[in-house]
Amino acid sequence: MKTSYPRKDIHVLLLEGVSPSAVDAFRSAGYSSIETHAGSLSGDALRERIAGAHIVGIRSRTQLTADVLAEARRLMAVGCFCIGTNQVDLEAAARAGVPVFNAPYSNTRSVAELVIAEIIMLMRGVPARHAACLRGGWLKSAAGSREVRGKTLGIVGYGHIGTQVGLLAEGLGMRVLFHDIEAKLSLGNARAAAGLDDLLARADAVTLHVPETPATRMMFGAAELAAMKPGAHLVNASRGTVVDIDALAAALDSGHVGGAAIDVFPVEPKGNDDAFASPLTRFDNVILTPHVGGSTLEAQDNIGTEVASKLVRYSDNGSTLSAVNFPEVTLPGHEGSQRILHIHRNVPGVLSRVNEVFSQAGLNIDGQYLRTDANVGYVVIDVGATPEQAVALKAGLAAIPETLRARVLY
Ligand SMILES: NC(=O)C1=CN([C@@H]2O[C@H](COP(=O)(O)OP(=O)(O)OC[C@H]3O[C@@H](n4cnc5c(N)ncnc54)[C@H](O)[C@@H]3O)[C@@H](O)[C@H]2O)C=CC1
Ligand SMILES: O=C(O)C(=O)COP(=O)(O)O
Repeated sequence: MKTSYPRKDIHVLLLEGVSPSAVDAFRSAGYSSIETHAGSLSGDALRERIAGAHIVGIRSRTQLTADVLAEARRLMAVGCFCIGTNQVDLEAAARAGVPVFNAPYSNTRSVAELVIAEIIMLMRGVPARHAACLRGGWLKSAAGSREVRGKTLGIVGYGHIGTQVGLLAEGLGMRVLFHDIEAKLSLGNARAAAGLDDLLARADAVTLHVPETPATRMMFGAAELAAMKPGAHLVNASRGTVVDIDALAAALDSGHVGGAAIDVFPVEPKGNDDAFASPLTRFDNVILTPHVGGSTLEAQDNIGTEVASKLVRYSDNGSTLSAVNFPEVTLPGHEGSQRILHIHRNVPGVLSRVNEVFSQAGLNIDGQYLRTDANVGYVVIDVGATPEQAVALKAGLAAIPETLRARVLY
C-alpha cells in the first residue's frame, strides 16, 4: 500500500513563464507531472487548471483570491516565484491549510540596478532626447541635464531593495535619505528623513520600494507629488497601486515633476500578446518598462531554484521555514518513521485530540513538532508505524472537526 501520493502523481502547475530552473529542480527531486504556461491565467481557465494541482507556482500577475483558492481542493502549497505576495489572499490560503512561499531576495539586485540606471537617465534628460532621435530630431544641449553626483536620492521603503539602491547610489556620490514606517539601520551614509514630507522636500529623485498593503495603496497622490521639489524625478518599481497615475500625469503636464520611470501599473496586461495602455504613454520624459524590475536571467534562474526547493522541501519533508503566511517549522529527516502532517484551525483542545488518535492506536511517537499562529496550528508527528497504520492514523486525524489538511509524507 502506498503511504501518500507518489511524487509522480503530485501535479505541479507553473504559470507566468516561471524559469526552467524550477522545472529542473522539481524533476531532479522526482516530480514528473509538471504543467507550464507562459502567461498568467484568470477566471474559469485558472479555476479549471488549479482544481487538479497539488502545487501551484505563480509570479506577480496571477490573482489567487479566496474564491479561486476555494476551488483548489487538492492544493498543498503555493510558490510565488517573485518577492511580492500581495496577489495571493494569504489569510484565505492559511485558513485552507496551504502555506505560501516566495523568493525574498533573489531579484533584489536586478531591481536596484534598473532603478539606478533610470535615475541617471532621468537626470540626464535621456528619455526626451532618445524620443527626439527616434523621430529624426537632434536635441544636443546641456539644458536640464545633470550629473547624479552630489544630488539627493529619497528612498521610500528602506527594505531589501531600498537599501541596495541606497548603497549603489552612494557609490555614485549621491546623498541618500530614506523614509520607512519601521525604524531601520542606515547603511553607508544614508540618513533617515524626519518623515515623508521632509524627504520629498529635499530629494532630487524619489524612488518607491514599499510592498502593496492597504497603507501603501495610492500613497503617492497629488499631495505627495506637489510636495516634491520642482523638477524632481519619480521612480516606481514597487507596485502599480502605490502611485496615482492620473495625478502623476497631471504633475508631468504641469512640469512640476521633471520626469518619471515607471515599471509597474495599476492595470497590467496579462501577457505579452495583450495591449498596454497608460495615461503616461504621451510623455517623452518618462521611461516605461513592462514590470521587468526583477526580470533578469540571473534573478529568474535563482528564483526558480529557490522557490521550487522550498516547495519540494515542504512536500517531501514538511518544513515550512520561510513560509509567509504559516507557522514556521524546520524539521529533521524522518528515516525509519512515518511522518504525518496535521494542519488545523487553532482552537483550544485540538492537540489533545490529535494525541488521542495516536494513543488509541497504541503507537509510539518518535517526534512531535508544533507551531501555531493566530489562525492555524501545524503539528508534525513522526511515528513508528507501518505504511498501512500511517494511512489509518491520517484518517483518524482527518476526522477531527478542526482539521484543515492531514497528509502522510511520501
Ligand atoms: N518591479 C519589480 O519587478 C519588482 C517589484 N518588487 C516590489 O518591491 C517591493 C519591495 O521589495 P523589498 O524591498 O524586497 O521588500 P521589503 O519588505 O524588504 O521592504 C519594504 C520596506 O517598505 C517598508 N514599508 C512598508 N510599508 C510602508 C509605508 N507605508 N511607508 C513607508 N515604508 C513602508 C517596510 O517597512 C520595508 O522596510 C515588493 O513588495 C514588491 O512589491 C519586488 C521585486 C521586483
Ligand atoms: O518580485 C516581485 O515582487 C515582482 O514584482 C516581480 O514580479 P514578476 O516575477 O516579474 O512578475
